[in-house]
Amino acid sequence: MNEKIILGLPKGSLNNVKRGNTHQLFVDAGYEVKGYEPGDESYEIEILNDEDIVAFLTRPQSTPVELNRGMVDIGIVGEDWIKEESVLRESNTIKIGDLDYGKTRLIVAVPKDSPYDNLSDFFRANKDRKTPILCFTEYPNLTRKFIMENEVYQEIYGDAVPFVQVRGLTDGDNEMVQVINSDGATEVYIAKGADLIVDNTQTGSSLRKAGLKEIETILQSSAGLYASGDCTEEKLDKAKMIYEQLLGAITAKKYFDVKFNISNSKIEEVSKYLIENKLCADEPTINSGSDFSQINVLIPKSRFPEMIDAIKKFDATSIIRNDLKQLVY
Ligand SMILES: Nc1ncnc2c1ncn2[C@@H]1O[C@H](COP(=O)(O)OP(=O)(O)OP(=O)(O)O)[C@@H](O)[C@H]1O
Ligand SMILES: O=P(O)(O)OC[C@H]1O[C@H](OP(=O)(O)OP(=O)(O)O)[C@H](O)[C@@H]1O
Repeated sequence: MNEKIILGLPKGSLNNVKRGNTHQLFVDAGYEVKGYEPGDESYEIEILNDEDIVAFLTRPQSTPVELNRGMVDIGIVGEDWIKEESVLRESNTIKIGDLDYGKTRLIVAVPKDSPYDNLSDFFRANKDRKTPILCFTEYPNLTRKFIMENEVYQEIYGDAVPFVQVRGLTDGDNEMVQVINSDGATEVYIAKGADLIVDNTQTGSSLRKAGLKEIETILQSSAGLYASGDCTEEKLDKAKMIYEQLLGAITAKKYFDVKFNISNSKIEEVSKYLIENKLCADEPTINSGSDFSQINVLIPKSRFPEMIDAIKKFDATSIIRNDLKQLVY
């Protein structure tokens, strides 16, 4: 490449062994990565076997800003943060592709014994109160937009813009509905007197621990590879190659590579069975021998027990199951 591509790798939940292990994804995709082990990340990360990539640590909250400004060329970030950054300003980012992990939902939550089942019920029940409604969130732009789109909010407050506070900075004119920036541990604000929170949820465990229930889903999110709109064609081509490599590792995890031996007299029958039951991609690969042949198929992991059962009925022997490292279509 003429110029190196600058990659932003996420710190936090998207590089956590129990959540979204981006480090492991790069390793599985065949990259030799140094300085990006979860919990022990360096600011500059080395990708030893691809000299075209320069990698830096980024916070998902600010990755979209860095992409919009062309400070990094590409980055892995949750779609929730891309959307939060583009509520008020047009985004200068291009989605290269989804990576199918870091899956969360951005939700509105209230105490679990509240009588409200949705945000409309909440606004209706609180319309005559004299003190401001307080909502804490790490996503003030998406939250304010969602509130303003609510029909009951519009009936009560018209097009007044909820007051928003991000540390010292404030905006908006409707002081009766306030959206206040949180920097984490958002669930706890309800116990401290907030009426609503907007936070992301994965297993729901944090909400349960805080005694909260969801009343609305604002959006669903997963991690993806994004590029800056400032990237040259050469960098975009490189970004697509990196994405293919990562996606190959993600897709591979969903399949087993299975081999088994079968008598030549049963080959046709077995092949037909595998194709009809979609237990292979297009057709099985067959390595023919004089009396027996070896059949090789890739099957979704969830269908492996069913397959064993079926091929045993055809007297299959020497069944071998391997994990796949990379599957690129
Ligand atoms: N429990 C989770 N499992 C998978 N992905 C998550 C989880 N929590 C958050 N994410 C995703 O990780 C990205 C960053 O999340 P968030 O803004 O909550 O910060 P964080 O990485 O958890 O860091 P912090 O430690 O500052 O809270 C978001 O795109 C979010 O959707
Ligand atoms: O539904 P769950 O599986 O409980 O996951 C969701 C929680 O994970 C993240 O928080 P994190 O632990 O990163 O801390 P934070 O609240 O300070 O962001 C997120 O902000 C939620 O609070």
